Amino acid sequence: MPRVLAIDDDRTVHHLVSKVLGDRGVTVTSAFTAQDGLDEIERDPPDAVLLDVMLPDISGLEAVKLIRERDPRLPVIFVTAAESSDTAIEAMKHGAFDYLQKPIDLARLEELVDQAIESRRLANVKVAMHTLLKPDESGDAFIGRCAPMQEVFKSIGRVAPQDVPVLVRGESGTGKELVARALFQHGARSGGPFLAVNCAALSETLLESELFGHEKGSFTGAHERRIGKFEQCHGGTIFLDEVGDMSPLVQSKVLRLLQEQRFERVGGNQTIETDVRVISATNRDLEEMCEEGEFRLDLMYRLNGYTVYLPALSERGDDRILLLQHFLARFNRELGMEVQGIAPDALERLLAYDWPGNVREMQSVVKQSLLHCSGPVLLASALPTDIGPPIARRSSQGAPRQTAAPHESSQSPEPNRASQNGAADGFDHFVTGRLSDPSGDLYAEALTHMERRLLTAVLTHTGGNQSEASRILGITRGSLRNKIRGNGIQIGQTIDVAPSAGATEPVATAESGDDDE
Ligand SMILES: Nc1ncnc2c1ncn2[C@@H]1O[C@H](COP(=O)(O)OP(=O)(O)OP(=O)(O)O)[C@@H](O)[C@H]1O
Repeated sequence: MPRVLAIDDDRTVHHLVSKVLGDRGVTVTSAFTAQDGLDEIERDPPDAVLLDVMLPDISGLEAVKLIRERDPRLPVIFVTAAESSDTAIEAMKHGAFDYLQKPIDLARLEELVDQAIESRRLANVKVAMHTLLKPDESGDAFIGRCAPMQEVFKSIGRVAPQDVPVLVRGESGTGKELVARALFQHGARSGGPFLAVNCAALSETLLESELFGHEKGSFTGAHERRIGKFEQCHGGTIFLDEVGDMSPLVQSKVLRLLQEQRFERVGGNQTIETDVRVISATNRDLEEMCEEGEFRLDLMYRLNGYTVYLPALSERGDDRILLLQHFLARFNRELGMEVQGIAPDALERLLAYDWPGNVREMQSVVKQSLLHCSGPVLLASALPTDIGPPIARRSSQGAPRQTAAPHESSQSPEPNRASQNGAADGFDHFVTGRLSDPSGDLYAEALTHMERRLLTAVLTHTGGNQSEASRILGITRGSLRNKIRGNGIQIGQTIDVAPSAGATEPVATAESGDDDE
């Protein structure tokens, strides 16, 4: 259970904080002087500290320096009276996590404490890279025995001690945050702070202010000066998650920071120097974004001092079994259950599934399935419906064919050829139709039409397996995913174009090979 130490000489604050945080499952320990607080930190380090600025023995600013000497990564949230906010800002320059003003806004208290506890977890919980299952090891297990994961672990070992920016790439849920934390923990700055910012979670203005800080009055709502993460993180490591989602303005400011290690707060003239190592992550196709002018090429090069690629879960072979065993053991422990194994037909389904949400999805599927289990073995009936039998195919007449595992489908070229011929015929019909009623935009319409046809045909051929489809098409999985989304293609029992996306053509079920135009 997370634990917060509140250092304040006011008993009512302790009472309030214990009540509010206690309701959220956070234990609160009280100290009434800075010295008591420092002793408590030495005795039993908490996950975060709430620190009053006005203490009977020493000032809060002095106290934050002493706390940082003992534990530089312990998040300290200042609690100040409105008139002492300058001190709180000063404290943030010395590495405090954030500050709250009295009277305490309870929603903000909860929000900041949650963030501080998460920040502590990210920096402190060890990421243990395993090639074998070691159930008793503490920390967050990072499991990988297949060759591509071995490469990932080697890359981490190779690049962590170098002070270069690292870009971590991979689909959502593949473990990019684990890589970033492992890089930090094995890096030369592991004694310093580690702060994470999700660039997709904030609007442009808020992200700019979160990263670079702002001066009082620089925009509506900027009531006080704010110290940004780059300034706070001096000497440490910053993790920019979802870096592909930064707006052009924020991109150009981050670029300058990487080039010169200096910046100005929003609305400020003072140039501030900082020394941070930047680790970033994205699941987006940055090259394609650069081509489309959505991401700065020079920034991509700067972020990318070294790249770590995480393979999709469907490309990790028997690691999937290791991970299933790992999550089974973990959730048995956490849920107090004793499910000893996975039934063969359930395992077959789990291995045939494509895992578009990767390891995160597998984690949640195992947990959900365990909750549906009543015996000692996880049966197929306990699996969520998405992990259904492998995708059913239909013959060229549209009748369901024998169910096949996705990889088997590549060995049956005949229906596929029929489908391609169908697509060609459909294309002729499409062009003929449009020629009789020209829209003046036929070139673009025809390309869209062909792209949808191509994608539905290839996805049908691979039984919905996107890794295999991207290999056949010669494009990245990220690019394929964007195209699937952009074209409104739905992957279910059949591969369909959503009615709204297919406004220029009727709904297509390409695998049937039918000419449905
Ligand atoms: N190889 C692995 N071994 C054990 N657990 C893993 C592994 N990879 C990922 N996980 C777990 O899966 C979940 C998702 O991982 P993580 O948050 O690192 O993914 P991500 O790539 O950063 O996702 P997103 O792009 O959506 O932010 C986490 O709970 C993580 O601990």
